[in-house]
Amino acid sequence: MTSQTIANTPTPDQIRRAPKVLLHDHLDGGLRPGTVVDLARETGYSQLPETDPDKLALWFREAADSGSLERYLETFSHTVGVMQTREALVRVAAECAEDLAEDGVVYAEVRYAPEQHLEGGLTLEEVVEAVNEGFRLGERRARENGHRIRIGALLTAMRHAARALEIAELANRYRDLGVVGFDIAGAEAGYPPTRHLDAFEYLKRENNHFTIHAGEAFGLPSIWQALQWCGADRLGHGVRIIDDITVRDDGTVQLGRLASYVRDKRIPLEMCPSSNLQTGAASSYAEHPIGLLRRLHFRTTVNTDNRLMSHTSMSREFEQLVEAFGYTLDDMQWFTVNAMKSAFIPFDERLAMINDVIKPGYAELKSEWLFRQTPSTSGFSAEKG
Ligand SMILES: O=c1[nH]cnc2c1ncn2[C@H]1C[C@H](O)[C@@H](CO)O1
Ligand SMILES: [Zn+2]
Repeated sequence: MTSQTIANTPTPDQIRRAPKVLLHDHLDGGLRPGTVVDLARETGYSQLPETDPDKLALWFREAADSGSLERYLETFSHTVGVMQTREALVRVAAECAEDLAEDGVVYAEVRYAPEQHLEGGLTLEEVVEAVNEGFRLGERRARENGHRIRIGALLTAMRHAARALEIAELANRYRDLGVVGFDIAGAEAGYPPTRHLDAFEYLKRENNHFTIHAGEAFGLPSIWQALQWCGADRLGHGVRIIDDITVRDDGTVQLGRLASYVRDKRIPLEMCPSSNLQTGAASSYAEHPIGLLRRLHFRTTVNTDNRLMSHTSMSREFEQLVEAFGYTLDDMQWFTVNAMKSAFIPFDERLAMINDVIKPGYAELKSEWLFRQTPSTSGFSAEKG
């Protein structure tokens, strides 16, 4: 192995320091375990399965490791349960920004469903404003600790419910005020994206942006509807696009019409490997479709989905991929630039992030091997006599 290849395989420390961009992260899936315990005590939530933070962290991870999206989603009743006051939302959002910044994330779009945070009497607007306040606070605290991060919120509507148009209107109202787009989430089977067509058509008329969870627990029809009926800008997960790709014994690859469309139109895929392992959408990191999709130059991105339930971070997702596929800093940069190109903030800002933050960050890391320590020779001649 030459020093160049050694230098190109990122160490865990380099992975953490590398600038990263996160497009798919749920606010209610990323709480610190200790915060869940604190908030339950403060808000009188009595349903927690464990009150010791370490045990609770383990409980979330194991309960989410069920092989089914529906059972995975049941664990959110506890995080959503403690996020029903303004103070709780500010704290969770601030800590989210701080944790992501600490992990080397420079830009993130974090999503949550405002309709799930009304049980304590907050209005939809108050929920959005509390979360925005928390993100701004977390960005400031991160800066004080030497990290720069920018966060945009995505407002999610739950696909089993019937408030999508209302939430889309909310997203539009808070556009340019911290909310950068819209999403639908929740159980996929039985709740096709077209159920919420009115919301998507409204957003298109408003020239607004949205992503749709599709092709995670349900296959190609869900992806097809999300793109061709609803007009999604990006796909949340989208892993099942692999069902429209044939790899022949001789290694040649054939794309079906839908997979071709996704690749040709550069539709961003928000891939979340660890989450997919837990919900049964993939069986191992090494077999995760991200390997093939990256090779075929789909616009693939790497994401966390739910850091608490998957006990993960952006760095951990990349560590797993480096181990499974031998990815280098160049691969990491490729995924990161893909993600930044696919963000919902204005083009000039995305370009500046790529040119002024991401590329210089990777150039710095890639140059480190040039300054490695030459072994000391002091005492060398004396030893030789
Ligand atoms: O991976 C997911 N697929 C579908 N829905 C999800 C996923 N992760 C989280 N959610 C749901 C549960 C949350 O309460 C909601 C809003 O963040 O989104
Ligand atoms: Zn998700």
